[in-house]
Amino acid sequence: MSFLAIDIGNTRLKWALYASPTPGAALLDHGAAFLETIDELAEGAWAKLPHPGSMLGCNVAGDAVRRRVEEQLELWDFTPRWVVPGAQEGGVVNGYDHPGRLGADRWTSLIGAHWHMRSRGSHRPVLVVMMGTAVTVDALSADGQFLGGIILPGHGIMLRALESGTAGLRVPTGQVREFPTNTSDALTSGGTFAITGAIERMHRHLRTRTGKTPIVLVTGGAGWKVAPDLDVDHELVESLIFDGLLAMQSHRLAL
Ligand SMILES: Nc1ncnc2c1ncn2[C@@H]1O[C@H](COP(=O)(O)OP(=O)(O)OP(=O)(O)O)[C@@H](O)[C@H]1O
Ligand SMILES: CC(C)(CO)[C@@H](O)C(=O)NCCC(=O)O
Ligand SMILES: [K+]
Repeated sequence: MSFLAIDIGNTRLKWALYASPTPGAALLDHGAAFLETIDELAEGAWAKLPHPGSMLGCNVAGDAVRRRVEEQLELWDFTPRWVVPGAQEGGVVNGYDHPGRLGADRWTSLIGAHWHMRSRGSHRPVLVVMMGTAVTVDALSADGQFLGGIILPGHGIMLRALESGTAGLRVPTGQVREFPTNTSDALTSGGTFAITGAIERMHRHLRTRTGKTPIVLVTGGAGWKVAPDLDVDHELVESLIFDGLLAMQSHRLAL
């Protein structure tokens, strides 16, 4: 029975169809659409898909976007289901002051990260880095405690904020340099170091808290751009949110 996983971010919707709702299941098809174009999914990319057996999504773009996606999902006859962050799920305990206020994408990626660690038999803490419109850096202990994490603007938002807040910072994209000597390089390097510096700092916090060197898992559309400048060992796991959705769906079916 195939399984449709949907990740609605602030810029794009990403979807993936798996052969079954089991972590590690074969990927049958996948795609992405900017939120401006999601009203065409049923007549476009989804029109040719075989009928999914079930669906689970995570959404941080608000109720209006969720309803637009549900209209597209009327193409099929299952009931759409969406991740609601709670106190615990998939072996992860939610340390947020108000667990329901944690972003569904952060919760899902933490559950995905915990599944990766379990399936590898790893007993190290994990730093989960998501690079989308915003960047999040979340700390997960080896036994599945979400300890907390940070939210910062993505590279694009940082540069747009500088462009709109100043008179003299409207320049083309530059290169990342240790000591930038022109405006383009200074802005590009500044955004990159703000993100990598924040990750390196959270890495230090997590190592101090747990006494173990964390594994760093990086996901999100912009991950590959920032990863080369990151001074801590890390892995790119593009499917982390989908892995979390698969893990959640398989746990739910087992209950
Ligand atoms: N040179 C760069 N270095 C790092 N990040 C960049 C760079 N240029 C753009 N970005 C970031 O990449 C993001 C775009 O990535 P993408 O649209 O794939 O994200 P996404 O994962 O779909 O986002 P969301 O899940 O929030 O919708 C931009 O929001 C911006 O923050
Ligand atoms: C931080 C973002 C925008 C990252 O996509 C999302 O997870 C979100 O809207 N979170 C809600 C607030 C929170 O996580 O504390
Ligand atoms: K996202």
